[in-house]
Amino acid sequence: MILEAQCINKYFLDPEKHQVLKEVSLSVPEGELVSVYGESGSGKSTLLYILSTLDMDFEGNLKIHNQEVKDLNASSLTDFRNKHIGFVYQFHYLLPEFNVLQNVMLPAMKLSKKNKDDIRKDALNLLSEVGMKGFAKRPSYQLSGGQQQRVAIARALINDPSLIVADEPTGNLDQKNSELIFELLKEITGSRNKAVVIATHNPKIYHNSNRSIEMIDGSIRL
Ligand SMILES: Nc1ncnc2c1ncn2[C@@H]1O[C@H](COP(=O)(O)OP(=O)(O)OP(=O)(O)O)[C@@H](O)[C@H]1O
Repeated sequence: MILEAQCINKYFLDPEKHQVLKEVSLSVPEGELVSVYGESGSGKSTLLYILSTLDMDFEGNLKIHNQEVKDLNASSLTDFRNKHIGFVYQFHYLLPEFNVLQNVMLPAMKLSKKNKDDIRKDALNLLSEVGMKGFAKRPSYQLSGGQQQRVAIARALINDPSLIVADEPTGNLDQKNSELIFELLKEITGSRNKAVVIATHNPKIYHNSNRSIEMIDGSIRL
């Protein structure tokens, strides 16, 4: 199992203490794409933030790649996250001052002991896999939304993480591009054997995932 979340509870204190996740448990093996859907405010983003170890202030257990993340100190957690978790967001957050290839290379430059030539080779292979190799030298801001999201997916894969977490990855795209991006994520889940969790409002996505989970008021609908 790549992801094992058990009995996650999350409270926010503002404006007063309120519980936004209630006993949420979710396991995702390699090669499975799970989508999480549900009404606005039901807790999807809060859950994904926790699953991607960006919010460690929760009750319950979270194991990723067989590591209990609460056992890691702050600096090992950062290394662990860079190595094992890839992120795709609604807004791609590519850096406009860098070209496409540099954007994909960046997370590997931060982390790895690999040399720059190998990282460049990996990045070009990924760009080719997402259909963007011809754009490697272009500044990222010159790309369309769908193209930028393809590059963001290549960037999420550069450190070969076992888990990909995607919060509304198609939220900013038209129907056609949404489908293309989803198909790409699905293809990668299978061909690269990743565990993928997507939060989405798009029925086409949650009906075509390997599994879909509905959140209602902070709980998973059973
Ligand atoms: N920083 C915060 N402080 C207090 N309450 C918060 C905070 N972040 C989120 N919440 C509350 O937690 C609940 C869940 O929010 P969350 O963003 O996870 O929902 P969501 O299902 O992702 O919604 P959407 O589909 O609109 O993105 C909401 O009631 C929200 O108001």
